Amino acid sequence: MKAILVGVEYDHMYYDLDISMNELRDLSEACHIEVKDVVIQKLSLISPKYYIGKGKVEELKHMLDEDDIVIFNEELTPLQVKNLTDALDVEVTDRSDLILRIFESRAQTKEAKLQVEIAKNQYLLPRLAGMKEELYSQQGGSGFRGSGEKQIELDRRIIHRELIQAKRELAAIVKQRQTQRQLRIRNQEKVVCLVGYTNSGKSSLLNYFTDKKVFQEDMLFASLQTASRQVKLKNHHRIIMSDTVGFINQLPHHLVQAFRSTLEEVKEADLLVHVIDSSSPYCDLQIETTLNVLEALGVKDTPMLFVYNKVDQDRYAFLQPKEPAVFISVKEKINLDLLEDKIIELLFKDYELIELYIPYDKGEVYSQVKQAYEMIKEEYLEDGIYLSFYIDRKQIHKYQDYIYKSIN
Ligand SMILES: Nc1nc2c(ncn2[C@@H]2O[C@H](COP(=O)(O)OP(=O)(O)OP(=O)(O)O)[C@@H](O)[C@H]2O)c(=O)[nH]1
Ligand SMILES: [Mg+2]
Repeated sequence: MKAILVGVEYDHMYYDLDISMNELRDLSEACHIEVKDVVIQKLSLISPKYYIGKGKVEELKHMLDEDDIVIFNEELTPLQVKNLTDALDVEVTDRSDLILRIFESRAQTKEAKLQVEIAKNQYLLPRLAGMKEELYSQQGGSGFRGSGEKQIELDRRIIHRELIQAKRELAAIVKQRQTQRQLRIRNQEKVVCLVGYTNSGKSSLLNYFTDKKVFQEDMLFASLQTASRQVKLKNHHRIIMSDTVGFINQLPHHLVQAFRSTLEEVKEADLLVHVIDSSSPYCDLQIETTLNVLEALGVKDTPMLFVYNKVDQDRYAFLQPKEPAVFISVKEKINLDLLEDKIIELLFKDYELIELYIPYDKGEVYSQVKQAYEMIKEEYLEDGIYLSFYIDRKQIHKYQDYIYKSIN
């Protein structure tokens, strides 16, 4: 199977076509589809009927072999899929579908699998009517072969039922995560989320901070599940650091919706560490895309640190960095210490060192403190325990009665 990629340059488009077509090629390759040609058309408006102009459809038809596939750079409407499939008589698909396929092949946890299934079925449902039978079964249809409208209606109902079921299962998992999160909030743990474009180095950075490694790889969408790790920083500061799914331009709407729950974490973070591939020629656009997806998720006002990664590639000199920024290389371990300082500065600026003296009969206070904070010093004295640790100034009043008064 070989692919012809099709893109349209139209008035007022919101992305750069060249960049986007290159990315479509990467996405195809990630799906193990070889690209044999790229077709670009300039139009003032997208055609509602065929996406491209009628003449271009004819031209395309002549370029096709029997088992080729045509991949459009934007999500086609169900009507366009149907018309194009009828006219071209080969498999017709789009960017969203490729992204969904990649997500599907990468999903490992139950949660990620459910999320992808939901997104895929929502994408598939309105497009059923336009699909050719064999294509539909390839895409993991209901398994019932047959043709005609009756069959499609039947399949539609099955998919619909599956969707409801998957959403229910997902909701249960999400609820469980929420409970865990609330526990953390009660424990006062600060949460840092690594966000950014796919392949920017988020997982690599998390792996630098922890021994419990996550998957990192030079490919699009290596990580689909949020991985959270407890990380100890300098000065006994303890945080939770979470790696998240990478973003890409024109991320399918259904996918963003389905991954909302995974990304809830991002909404509740105390700090977003925005990891950027400074070696990419499209660096600025990737930053914009990430910021736009975050906005679509309802994330605003969360402090953000811009981390320009891969400076070992020496492309960063041309950048106009956003502030506050740190330039690092995870691979060559450049400026990682500085990054850690910056994270501490942003997260713990309201923290100060306190010393407590908790009498032995106040065991509950002692265990509360021990659970919530990382101790710098702990000493067993005659009538009680001496503790020193960093704490948010706003929380000090809770322990006012136990402030350690030195004898001198
Ligand atoms: N040259 C260079 N490569 C790096 C650096 N940091 C990470 N990489 C490489 O970039 C690729 C992507 O790294 P990941 O950590 O998997 O990226 P990610 O942001 O988690 O990607 P997704 O999970 O797809 O969103 C890997 O091949 C890394 O080895 C760096 O500082 N310099
Ligand atoms: Mg990753």
